[in-house]
Amino acid sequence: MTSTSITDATRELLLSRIRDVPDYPKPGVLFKDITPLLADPAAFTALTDFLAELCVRHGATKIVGLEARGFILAAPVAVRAGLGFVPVRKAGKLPGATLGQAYELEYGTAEIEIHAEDLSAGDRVMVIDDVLATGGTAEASLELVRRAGAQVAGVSVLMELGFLSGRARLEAGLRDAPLEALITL
Ligand SMILES: O=P(O)(O)OC[C@H]1O[C@H](OP(=O)(O)OP(=O)(O)O)[C@H](O)[C@@H]1O
Ligand SMILES: Nc1ncnc2[nH]cnc12
Repeated sequence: MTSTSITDATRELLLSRIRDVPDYPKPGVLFKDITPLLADPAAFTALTDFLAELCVRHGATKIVGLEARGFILAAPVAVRAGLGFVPVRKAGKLPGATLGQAYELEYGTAEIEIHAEDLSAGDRVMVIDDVLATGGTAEASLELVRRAGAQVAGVSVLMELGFLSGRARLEAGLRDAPLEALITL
């Protein structure tokens, strides 16, 4: 389900600040680089404002950001929305008691972790990331959110790489929660 109502002008602005880098980090991968967008205060503000609005609209009580690029978006969104931020980190980076989940992505395999104590049964979590590619990272994060005892309010990403079918892969994990993608490529 998508219920995004970003304006065409904002979408064009965001799209114009995403740089294509061919063959990075491996041959055959077209890397979508968001650093030009982050360097443009108008684009970065428009993006974080819109994501914060989505979090409120979907009744989120916590924001989960996915390391590393997801942190850059999710932290200002959490502040803007007045909600707590919970990091999902690559394995071995969190000092407390963690839950872990292994997953595959477009160019390798990885494992992510969360501090279980940061979420509770009453929480509704919006997961935020920059890119939905194969959906492996987001799928693993939904597992972690549920294993930590919280509900999923949705997944919001700046861009979805439609040809990698992450949306289909996430369907089961989302159940009826929304997947919001501001840009679909
Ligand atoms: O849908 P998927 O196939 O799982 O891919 C999407 C994920 O891949 C990228 O992260 P990456 O693991 O490259 O880490 P980074 O943010 O630290 O660069 C991106 O930021 C997403 O988190
Ligand atoms: N093609 C891509 N560009 C940027 N980030 C990604 N994460 C997974 N695939 C990606």
